[in-house]
Amino acid sequence: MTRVNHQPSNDPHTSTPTGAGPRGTSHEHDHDGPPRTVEEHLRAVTELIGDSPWSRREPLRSPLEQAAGRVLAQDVEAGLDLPPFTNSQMDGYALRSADTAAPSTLRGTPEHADATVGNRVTNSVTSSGTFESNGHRTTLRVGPTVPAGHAPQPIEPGQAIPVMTGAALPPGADCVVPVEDVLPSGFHEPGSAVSVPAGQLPGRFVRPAGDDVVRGTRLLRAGDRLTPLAVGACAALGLRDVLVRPPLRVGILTTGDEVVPPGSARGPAQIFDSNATILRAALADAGVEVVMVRHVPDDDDALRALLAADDDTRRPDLWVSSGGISEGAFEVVRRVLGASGLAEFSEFLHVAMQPGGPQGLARVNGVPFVCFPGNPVSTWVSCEMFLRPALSAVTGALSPRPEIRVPSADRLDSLPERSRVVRAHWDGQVIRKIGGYGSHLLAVAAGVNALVMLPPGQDEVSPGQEVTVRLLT
Ligand SMILES: Nc1nc2c(c(=O)[nH]1)N[C@H]1C(S)=C(S)[C@@H](COP(=O)(O)OP(=O)(O)OC[C@H]3O[C@@H](n4cnc5c(N)ncnc54)[C@H](O)[C@@H]3O)O[C@H]1N2
Ligand code: MOO
Repeated sequence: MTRVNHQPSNDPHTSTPTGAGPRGTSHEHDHDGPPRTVEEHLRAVTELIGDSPWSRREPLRSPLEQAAGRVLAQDVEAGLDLPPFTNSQMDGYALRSADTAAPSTLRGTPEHADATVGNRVTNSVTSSGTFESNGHRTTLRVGPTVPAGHAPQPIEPGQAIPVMTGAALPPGADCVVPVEDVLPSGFHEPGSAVSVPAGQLPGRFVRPAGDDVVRGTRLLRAGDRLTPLAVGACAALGLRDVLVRPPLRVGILTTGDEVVPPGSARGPAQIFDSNATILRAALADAGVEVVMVRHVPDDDDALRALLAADDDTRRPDLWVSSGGISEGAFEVVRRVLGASGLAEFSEFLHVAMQPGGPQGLARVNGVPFVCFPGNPVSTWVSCEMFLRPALSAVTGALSPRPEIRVPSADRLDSLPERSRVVRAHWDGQVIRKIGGYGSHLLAVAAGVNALVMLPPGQDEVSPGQEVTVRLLT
């Protein structure tokens, strides 16, 4: 059916987000003309979202425990060395490597050295010196233990100081011998004799101050996404909070007289709303905040009222809608945004993609609208193909999905003039198509974790032929 109430607007501020394209000059663009490519539409969505109220909002100070996944709005400089002090990498004995050097440089004489423990040769403590070496092992006297977290005394010549992993190295000690290499094994009382393999090298099993990062180094930059290790590094530097970009606030809008909330009374010609849940879930890890989820029936006034009620403090930075954009008689989104003069900009068009062909973009009161088609799989595929990549480019709060090239287990039907995005499952070895191509086939596709991208015009894919797969997990 031909849609009603579609008139060009007289708004003088009309512009497109791209400022170009096959339909780049009029206020509302029609379906006529060649469809837009996937890449062209992604550019248009990215440009539209790039100019949202979010881009003008002030950074927030976020406690570290809530900052993972956010994007830094400041550089982070190391205010101290990490590690802050030289410490032991092993549970063992800290010592002076020079004390285990060649016998000629040591006090004591190698001929006393004849005790054998297991297949190791050890030495004994002499009456005159504190240690001696036979060239294989050196005997030292145990000093006071340094637990992690306790400041040590300087080491004395000939001493072996029990240290635990992470304990500060006693000043003067320059290496650590793991407890497994010490005889007799274990940690011993101060004054006991222990032997260690001779010829220890300075720095062995020692983590010097500043080994990880030196004070004054710029560790993170504004725009970096805070990974678990990034917030961990901030914690290691003693920071309690960081300045982050606020999350982009998203409003989700579903449409249609036939759509009712799950759990409510459903009329005989009605369906439960799946798209609100799909969109919310698809954006859960996208670094955005879903601030409202609304539904309007196929009633222009209901949508106008929703937008009018949309006050400054609560309004989203971006609306994402499903349904009401194609060729029917009651396309509420298209009518209100496309033709009523309410929007500063709008375009409703076809992208050469299946599913997700019909698409719309608009801006109302400075807030971008990304309008997806109503079929559940079309909405979801549109989110994967356009919204998530655009958010990734604009906010930096989510990473692009990885793509791999692998052989398809199944025959796949490509389309002559459109990209086809095929629901699939990747088990780490094999990519398999799931369900049919129809965009209403949601339930059978519940296990989908990958999308096969078939470019337009490619021949049918035979089993074993390589395809491009976007991984979603
Ligand atoms: N004459 C034409 N008809 C259609 C065309 C076309 O080019 N010419 N395109 C078809 C394609 S492709 C799609 S996709 C849909 C897109 O239509 P709309 O975006 O206008 O979406 P609706 O008509 O409102 O709904 C389509 C379909 O999806 C169901 N739906 C809608 N919202 C939800 C929801 N929240 N949860 C679950 N299901 C929902 C709705 O009941 C319809 O079955 O248009 C084709 N038609
Ligand atoms: O292209 Mo419509 O978006 O699924 O079937």
